[in-house]
Amino acid sequence: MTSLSLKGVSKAYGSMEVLRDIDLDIEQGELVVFVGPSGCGKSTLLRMIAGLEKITGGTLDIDNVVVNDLPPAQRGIAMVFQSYALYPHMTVYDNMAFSLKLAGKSRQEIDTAVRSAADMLQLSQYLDRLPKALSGGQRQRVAIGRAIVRDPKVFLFDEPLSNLDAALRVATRIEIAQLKESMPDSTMIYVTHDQVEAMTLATRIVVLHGGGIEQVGAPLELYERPANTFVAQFIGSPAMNLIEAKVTETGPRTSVIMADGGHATLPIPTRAEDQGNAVKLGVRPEDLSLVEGDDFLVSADVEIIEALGETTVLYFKPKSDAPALIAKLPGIHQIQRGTHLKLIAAPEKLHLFDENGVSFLYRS
Ligand SMILES: Nc1ncnc2c1ncn2[C@@H]1O[C@H](COP(=O)(O)OP(=O)(O)OP(=O)(O)O)[C@@H](O)[C@H]1O
Repeated sequence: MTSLSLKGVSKAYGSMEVLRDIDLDIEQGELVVFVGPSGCGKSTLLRMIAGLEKITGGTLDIDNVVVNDLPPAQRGIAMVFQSYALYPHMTVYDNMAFSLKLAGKSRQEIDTAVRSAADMLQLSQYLDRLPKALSGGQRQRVAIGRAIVRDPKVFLFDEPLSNLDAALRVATRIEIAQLKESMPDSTMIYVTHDQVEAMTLATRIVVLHGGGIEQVGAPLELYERPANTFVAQFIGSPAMNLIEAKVTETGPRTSVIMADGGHATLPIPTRAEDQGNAVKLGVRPEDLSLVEGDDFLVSADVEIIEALGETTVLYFKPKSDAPALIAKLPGIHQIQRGTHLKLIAAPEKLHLFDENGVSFLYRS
């Protein structure tokens, strides 16, 4: 059963179009994460689903009912904000009970719902405290508890961890993953700037950019098979290297050469008419390794070395106006600045994009 469906959804503020023609189906039980550069409309899309922003075009269905004109309270949705938005003068218990009291639930029903959510979120010992006597992570758990007691069809999270420090972020991220596991039928939509949150929590990631969807897929699908250069460089850190190349052989396997004599044959099909065309070869920094001899993919002079112990990140001097090449090697390497190095990658780890930035794997 489809839990939530966006069809041709768009949003304009006056003459400024922020989102256009968004089509997306979210199944019950999914945890879908929206990512994209700042200002791409992630929060706006979430707020439209919540009913806090008017939808200016298209339809939003929840359980096959169009809810465009339903007020937030009638959509069966609960939203958790970055700012927690707790009532400062109410105890944890009353914060969590508030919406149920408004809905006219009995004292017994409210008590059962609040205590069960508090138990799930390890908040039972804090029920009599005011929010100011809690840590940031505990406050965010209260905000999540307040959503849980309402037993919503869909949970919306707008960057819920971004006010927490690094250690608490990790701990709370793991708690959210456990919470999702304990509520397998609940549907969650989550906005974040954080790649690790997106990769670890999502059943599917939606990459938004320029008012539209670039790609939707499972985290590792986006990492291993990005549909275009935008997704290729947005997912993964450091970003995927894109190297100017020319097709020298087409067919089920494609051969390319680079300006410095580097070359590769990769298991990605191209057509006869691609012969001689300019393409972009994609390779992730972590897929590059050092090599000697003439059989190399790229070669360049090392400009900056970041020795992190666990890995060594090499930044190479860019050639003319090409973007800098980055390699991430496991372990410790004694390399001097200015050294000329040759690098290689396994053919199945390479990506190939046409002149418009579209992956050859997704060409129609
Ligand atoms: N009330 C508003 N009036 C006019 N423009 C708005 C309004 N709210 C948002 N915008 C614009 O809509 C665009 C999308 O904003 P939104 O907050 O959804 O982006 P975002 O992807 O969530 O960004 P961030 O990652 O920085 O939070 C931005 O260009 C923003 O300036």
